[in-house]
Amino acid sequence: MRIVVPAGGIGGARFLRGLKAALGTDASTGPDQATDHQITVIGNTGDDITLFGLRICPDLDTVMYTLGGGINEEQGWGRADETFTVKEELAAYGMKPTWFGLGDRDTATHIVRAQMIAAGYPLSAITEALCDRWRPGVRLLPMTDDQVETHVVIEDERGRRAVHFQEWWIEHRAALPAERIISVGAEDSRPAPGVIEAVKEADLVLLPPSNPVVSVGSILNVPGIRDALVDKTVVGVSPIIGGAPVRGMADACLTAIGVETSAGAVAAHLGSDLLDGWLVDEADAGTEVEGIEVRSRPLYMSDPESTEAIARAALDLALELRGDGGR
Ligand SMILES: O=c1nc2n(C[C@H](O)[C@H](O)[C@H](O)CO)c3cc(O)ccc3cc-2c(=O)[nH]1
Repeated sequence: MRIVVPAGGIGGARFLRGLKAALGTDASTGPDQATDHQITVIGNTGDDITLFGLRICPDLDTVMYTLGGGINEEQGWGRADETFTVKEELAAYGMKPTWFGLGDRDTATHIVRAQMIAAGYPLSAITEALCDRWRPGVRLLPMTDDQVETHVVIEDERGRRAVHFQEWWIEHRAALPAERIISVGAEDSRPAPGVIEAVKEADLVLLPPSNPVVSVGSILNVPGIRDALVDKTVVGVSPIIGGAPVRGMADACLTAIGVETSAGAVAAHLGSDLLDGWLVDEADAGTEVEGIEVRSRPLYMSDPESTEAIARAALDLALELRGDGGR
């Protein structure tokens, strides 16, 4: 079965780990492992940032590290067994910013990426090369090879200005109200090679509980991707439980775009032309959204078993809505 998963960082990566388990085999696309399942991830690159001459791709790296076994499990981002000597030395030189948690092991990934960018490789080729090491067991495609960055318009004592999403997210903890969230460059961007084809060939599409604005939303902002997805059976998993985000600060993002922080409002925002099915937590049982089949079940991805069960439920709902309950 060919499954496409547009994904952000932490929530998306954990859901993908559960999906691989639910499929029962290591859904590897590697030639060495014949399998009848193939997962293609369309990774969000709107969080990407250039710092100290390095191009950092948080959501691609989080998926790659999580599925490849190198993630810092408690944090959900960055490498396990990390040290921060480079970060400390940069600060000693007075380099800014100091708020970004640049780890030494993680820096090697960014150096490889920066070197390949300098040699003219597109982000999709670079991501494939990095995945040769990590073997995530999915095909990881950036949403685009073009530069698209999420910037946030805020107003504080320094006046009204746009800051990079990472500054708003990490330095300000999204506490400063975002007047606008913009995918800078999205209108001129094109889907990365293989993205549209993967969607067209997919048997079904699953939307993990990623941030609906800055992760899933950014992917949908790349012209052509949303149009391709609406033709497929799409089932999403709500990132909001009982009126609050499961993790992160999706509520601050939803408020910025005038969407209520509720499982139903997020589904309605994503649209009934895009979503065929929507899983909500039991706390939100009874949620109804026009044109979308809503089902409730426990949605906390608290351990591998519960995460696998959530992925299994999303898969089963998609197969049901496709009209072939079979495998
Ligand atoms: O809250 C933080 N998130 C950090 N993140 C997470 C990141 O800001 C967010 O996870 C995504 O951009 C949003 O999903 C990092 C991710 C990376 O891949 C590399 C470094 C960081 C550093 C931080 C950090 O210092 N603080």
